[in-house]
Amino acid sequence: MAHIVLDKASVELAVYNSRGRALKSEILRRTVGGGLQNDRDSSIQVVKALNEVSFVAHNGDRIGLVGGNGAGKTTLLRVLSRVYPPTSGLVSIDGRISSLIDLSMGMDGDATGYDNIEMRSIMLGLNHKQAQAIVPDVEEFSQLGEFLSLPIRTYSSGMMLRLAFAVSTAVHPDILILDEVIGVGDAAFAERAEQRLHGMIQKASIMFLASHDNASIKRFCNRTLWMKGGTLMMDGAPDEVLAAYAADERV
Ligand SMILES: Nc1ncnc2c1ncn2[C@@H]1O[C@H](COP(=O)(O)OP(=O)(O)OP(=O)(O)O)[C@@H](O)[C@H]1O
Repeated sequence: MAHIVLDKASVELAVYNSRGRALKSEILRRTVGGGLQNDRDSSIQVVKALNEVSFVAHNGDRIGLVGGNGAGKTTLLRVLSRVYPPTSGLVSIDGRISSLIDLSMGMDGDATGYDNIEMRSIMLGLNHKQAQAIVPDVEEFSQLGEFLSLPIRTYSSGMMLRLAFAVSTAVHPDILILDEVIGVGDAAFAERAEQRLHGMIQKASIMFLASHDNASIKRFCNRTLWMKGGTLMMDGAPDEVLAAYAADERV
């Protein structure tokens, strides 16, 4: 059973404005010593990437996230993945989460494929025994053979993705978090990856999918959230929400 509650959850991220980072400002600062330190500090700006977002998600919800670039979709997925804590408001999540955003987080280039299976599994919330138990599945699915005994810095980017994807999809989460329906590797592997992902989507109690592709939203989701400027604009059936979002885009 999975359950998620967000109550006025906000995330503020610090950024430097271009004036503060300009070469001219940097040279000035060095020339006048620390005199411009305050000016430099005041160049720190805060982006409200998520602005008092509230919703409840229950078992069976397949939630699409739509919105333009910078709308806050990835930030919301990171909050749901417990990567970002909210800076204000409440986030309560019951259930095991598997997030396919930031796929290779927790992987180390100098460690072997086998060691990385263990490290990534532990990041995904498995214990040592559970991590060992998924090894045969990852071996079979990734088809990396002898390469699993080598440091992963020797892998091509496609091989890295195969490994990261195989591990991340070997666990069966209550809550599945996806950023676009990812295509992984060559055509044959991409087809197997898609099948595996569909199986995972069906088994998960709650699924979130951020996508710019309306067809994916309509195919996989039974509920859609439209984000704009960090604010949740609408929460409802995919067709209605996509229509409202499209109408807003035309204005
Ligand atoms: N690490 C960061 N540091 C500072 N600001 C950030 C960071 N990540 C995102 N932002 C800002 O937060 C806001 C929301 O970004 P977010 O990545 O969540 O949008 P998005 O809806 O996923 O966009 P896209 O569809 O382009 O991926 C944007 O204004 C962005 O510039």
